[in-house]
Amino acid sequence: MTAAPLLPTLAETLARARADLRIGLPVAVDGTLGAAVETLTPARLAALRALGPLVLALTARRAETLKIGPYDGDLVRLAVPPAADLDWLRAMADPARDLDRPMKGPFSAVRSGDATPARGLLGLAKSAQLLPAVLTVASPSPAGINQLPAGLLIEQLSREALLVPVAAAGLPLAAAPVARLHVLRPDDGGAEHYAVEIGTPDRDAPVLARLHSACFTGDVLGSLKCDCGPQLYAALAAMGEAGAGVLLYLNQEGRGIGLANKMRAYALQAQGFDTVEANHRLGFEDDERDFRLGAAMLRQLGIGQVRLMTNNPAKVEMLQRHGIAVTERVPLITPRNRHNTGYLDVKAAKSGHLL
Ligand SMILES: Nc1nc2c(ncn2[C@@H]2O[C@H](COP(=O)(O)OP(=O)(O)OP(=O)(O)O)[C@@H](O)[C@H]2O)c(=O)[nH]1
Ligand SMILES: [Zn+2]
Repeated sequence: MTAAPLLPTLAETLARARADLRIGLPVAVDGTLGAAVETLTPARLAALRALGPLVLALTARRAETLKIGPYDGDLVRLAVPPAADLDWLRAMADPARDLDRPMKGPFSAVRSGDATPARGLLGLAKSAQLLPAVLTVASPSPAGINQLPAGLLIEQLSREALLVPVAAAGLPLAAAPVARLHVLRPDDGGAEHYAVEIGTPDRDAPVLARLHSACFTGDVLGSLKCDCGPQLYAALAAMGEAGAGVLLYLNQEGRGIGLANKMRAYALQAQGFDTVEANHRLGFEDDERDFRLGAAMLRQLGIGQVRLMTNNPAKVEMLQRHGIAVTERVPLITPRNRHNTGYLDVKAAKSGHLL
């Protein structure tokens, strides 16, 4: 009898490693130990420092804000000064205090050696919805630390998750008395996603569909800062009126950066940065969502052609690229107010939304 089938696969190790970073544990990637700055404790910082010279990995987006050249393309590796403490690391990672405590160089970039482990660790931090800033040290891995090969880690991070239907049940809605909620679970340990099927859509004709990214603030609290809540209810109402449709509720809060980071972005917006600039200052791209999920969910539901309710041409293009025919784009315009008008203008100007 071999224990191999009981041992974690690469995908399972990655899911564990994501949890490790979130609770403050380091993970080992090809001889580099890395811990997320956001969850680092003083004790772990001291333990990592004892292993060798510390290097801080940041994304090129964060480096841009700190006025550091992106020596490794999409990332930078910086030598951590011997006197730097947790407060210094946090200020490098988190833009909250950029304005009242600007981080000034000169920073000393590390240009030798392979940046691939740092790249894998930053990808892992993003996928754990942590600030993309990782403290690293080249060292053999102590026992008990999760180990991942860099190349395979990066490949695995961009792999499309397989969605498994878990449960479904009828769910009468105010907007549509005949509806059904399906829960789908990805095989990568990530968040579950939901499909709301309204009526019984005719699979032989284009189905009225909406890909909705989770927005706790807009969908649940009725925030006036974005258009998500009104879009959600308008889409359900349109499907209820038409008697059929499907709304995919994708758990990609804050365009994939998670609610904590979205609130960090909102705090930056209160300082005067727009929605795109705020994401960049945090070290993220404008949009970190993976829309392949939407195409996979539609396929699971037996839907191959849709009339897509969206103002975002990127969603149309992504679905088409992943095998779903979008026969029509149905605009989903909701009222403006004084809190969301700037946000909507920036979406139109910078993200190509047709508003
Ligand atoms: N990072 C970030 N995410 C935001 C912000 N405002 C709203 N969101 C998120 O953006 C997502 C909604 O995406 P939108 O860009 O509004 O719309 P879209 O889904 O791309 O396009 P439509 O189909 O036209 O609605 C949700 O996940 C929200 O949580 C913000 O200021 N910053
Ligand atoms: Zn929103």
